[in-house]
Amino acid sequence: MKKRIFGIETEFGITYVPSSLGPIGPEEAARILFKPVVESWRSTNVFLPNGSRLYLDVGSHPEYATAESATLRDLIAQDKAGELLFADLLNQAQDSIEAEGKEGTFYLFKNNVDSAGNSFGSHENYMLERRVEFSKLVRSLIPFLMTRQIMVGAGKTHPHGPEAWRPLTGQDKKHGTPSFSFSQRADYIWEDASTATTRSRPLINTRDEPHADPNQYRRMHVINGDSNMSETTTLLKIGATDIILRMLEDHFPLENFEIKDTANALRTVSHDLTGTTRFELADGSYKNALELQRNYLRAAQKYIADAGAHHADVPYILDLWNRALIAVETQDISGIDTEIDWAIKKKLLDSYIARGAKDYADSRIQQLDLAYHSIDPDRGVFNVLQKAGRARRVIDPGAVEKATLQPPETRAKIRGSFIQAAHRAGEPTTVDWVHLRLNNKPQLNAVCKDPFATEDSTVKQLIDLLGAQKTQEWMPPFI
Ligand SMILES: Nc1ncnc2c1ncn2[C@@H]1O[C@H](COP(=O)(O)OP(=O)(O)OP(=O)(O)O)[C@@H](O)[C@H]1O
Ligand SMILES: [Mg+2]
Repeated sequence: MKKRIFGIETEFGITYVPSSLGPIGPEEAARILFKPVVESWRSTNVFLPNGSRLYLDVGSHPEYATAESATLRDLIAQDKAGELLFADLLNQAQDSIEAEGKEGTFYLFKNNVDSAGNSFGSHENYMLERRVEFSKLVRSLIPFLMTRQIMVGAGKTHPHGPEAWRPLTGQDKKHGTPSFSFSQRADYIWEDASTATTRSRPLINTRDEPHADPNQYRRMHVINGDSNMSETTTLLKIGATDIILRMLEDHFPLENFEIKDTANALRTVSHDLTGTTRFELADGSYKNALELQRNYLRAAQKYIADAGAHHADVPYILDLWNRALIAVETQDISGIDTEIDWAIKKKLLDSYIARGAKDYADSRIQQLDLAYHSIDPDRGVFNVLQKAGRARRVIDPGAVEKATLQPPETRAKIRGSFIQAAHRAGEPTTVDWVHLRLNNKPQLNAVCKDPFATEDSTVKQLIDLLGAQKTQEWMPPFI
């Protein structure tokens, strides 16, 4: 596929820490967080003028799905814009409980595991041509997805050592050695590919929902990735996966690494920072994560040398991929400790251990592991490191701010201007990734099946019609 559409969905963890009596449970906290959204949009499931979707599903994990983006830089700007939008809502939630005389603090975490051991996700979306052989592509992609965590994991401490395949009970659970793993999410994935997304969670969700012309396109929905704070890690995660997809689409020769038990191998790889523990392949041979990723990188370098770089960040992606593998091979993270989430976090935690924290089970270390993922722009640990120049940026902070209101150059632009016009006119709408409808004029609706389109004549007519109506007073921000 020459150009591709990308999207990232992120579920966040919400917590309220009371400093005096009066706890607020996560569901109530999420409800308070969404109060301004409901006031402005009359719903907890909305599309915003930047083309994104903001919603509260069943349970208590607020979710932000980026607008469909046609470049990785747009995607990262949109992803980071989601954090800013939620940070704004968090401030409003904080003000509202303080106004009620409650003392305590709301936190929102972009991670994948809560203190009770529940996992929530970060899903990647890659558009594909319908004509590619989907099940073959899925089979070939899985060994890459299983092992890429050694480059792009968000890092996770285990105060009692990693929980085994089935969580240990009682005594055993308390006696493991405190440790650090590559991935947050690896322990919570149970199968290769299926349509089940919660109970027996797969690496790839195969539900066929392209959000585009189904005759022309499909959507690869990857659900085993960690939520990343680092922009460079996101660039590598999506950029390297896109390169592998291109190679598969172009039938570039890739070795077959079909894995015997992917869920087990995911955990083995995540818990072994040396990258050398072997897992069994379907043909009975054994390989390790470094061997697989070296093989993929070599093939990717050759493919790009032949086909040419398809965007300006490709050389950086290949270089960071290589440096991440060298870091694991040499057990020296100094070459990636401002660019790769697990390494940025590990460097910080290890520096606290060197200065007196006992080990990865120490309460300060546990707190830092969590606070790394706080989206608070001033107090979130990752954000503090980034401001201090200890985490490399891809996107200028001004561009991230702009992306909270401005959609990328895709169909999101059409959706964004429709939503903005309807909101100004006070007209209720029903919107999804493909459809735009004015509730009071059901005969007028638009269907946008091409995610690359930035203009649509029907939507233009709708917007003209809305513009001619009496407009309500409107001022940004929208929530
Ligand atoms: N044609 C497309 N190809 C690939 N990705 C797309 C396309 N259209 C939209 N997307 C992206 O897909 C994601 C859809 O997010 P959404 O949370 O609605 O997920 P879903 O899988 O459809 O549903 P849910 O999360 O409710 O199960 C968004 O990030 C969006 O940018
Ligand atoms: Mg979703």
